[in-house]
Amino acid sequence: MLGLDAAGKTTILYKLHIGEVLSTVPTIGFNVEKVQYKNIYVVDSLDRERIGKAKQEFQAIINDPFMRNSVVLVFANKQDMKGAMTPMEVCEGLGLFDLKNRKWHIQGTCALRGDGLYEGLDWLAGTLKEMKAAGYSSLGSSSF
Ligand SMILES: Nc1nc2c(ncn2[C@@H]2O[C@H](COP(=O)(O)OP(=O)(O)OP(=O)(O)O)[C@@H](O)[C@H]2O)c(=O)[nH]1
Ligand SMILES: [Mg+2]
Repeated sequence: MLGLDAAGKTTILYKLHIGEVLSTVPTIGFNVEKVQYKNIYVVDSLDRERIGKAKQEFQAIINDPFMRNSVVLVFANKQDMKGAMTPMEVCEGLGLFDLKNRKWHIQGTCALRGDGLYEGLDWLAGTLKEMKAAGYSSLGSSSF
C-alpha cells in the first residue's frame, strides 16, 4: 500500500486489522505500509494542491518493470470531507484514464469510518482471482 504522507494508509490498516481507529503518528521514511493485499494506492482527496505530486509518484510506481501487468486499486480517501475531490476527479488527477492494458479500479473511501474499504478489496481479490484463472502468472510486484 502506497501513497503520499497523510493520505490515510495507517488509518486504513488500523481499520482493517482491528476495526477501530487509534490516533496515528506520521510514518517516517518510506510511505509504505505492508498489507496482505497488494497494489493499493491511497490518495488524500482533500489535498488538491498535491494531486500532481501524487500523480508523479503513482505513475513512477506503475511504470516500474515489477509492476507490469499488475492490477491497481486506488482509494480516493477522505470522502467524508467537504471540498474533497470526487473519485472521478482523483481519477483524472492521477491519469488513470491513460492507463493501457491494465485493470484498475477507483474506490471512494472514508478510512475513519471504514466506508468503501471492503468494496475496494473485494474488487481486488475478485480481479486477481480472475486473472489467475485466465493464466496470468505475473500479478504484479511482490514488494508491495
Ligand atoms: N476526515 C478524514 N480523515 C482521515 C481519513 N483517513 C485518514 N484521516 C486522517 O488523516 C491523517 C493522516 O492519516 P494517516 O493514516 O496517518 O496517513 P498515512 O498515509 O499513514 O500518512 P504517513 O504515515 O505520513 O505516510 C490522520 O489525522 C487521520 O486521522 C478519512 O477518511 N477522513
Ligand atoms: Mg502512516
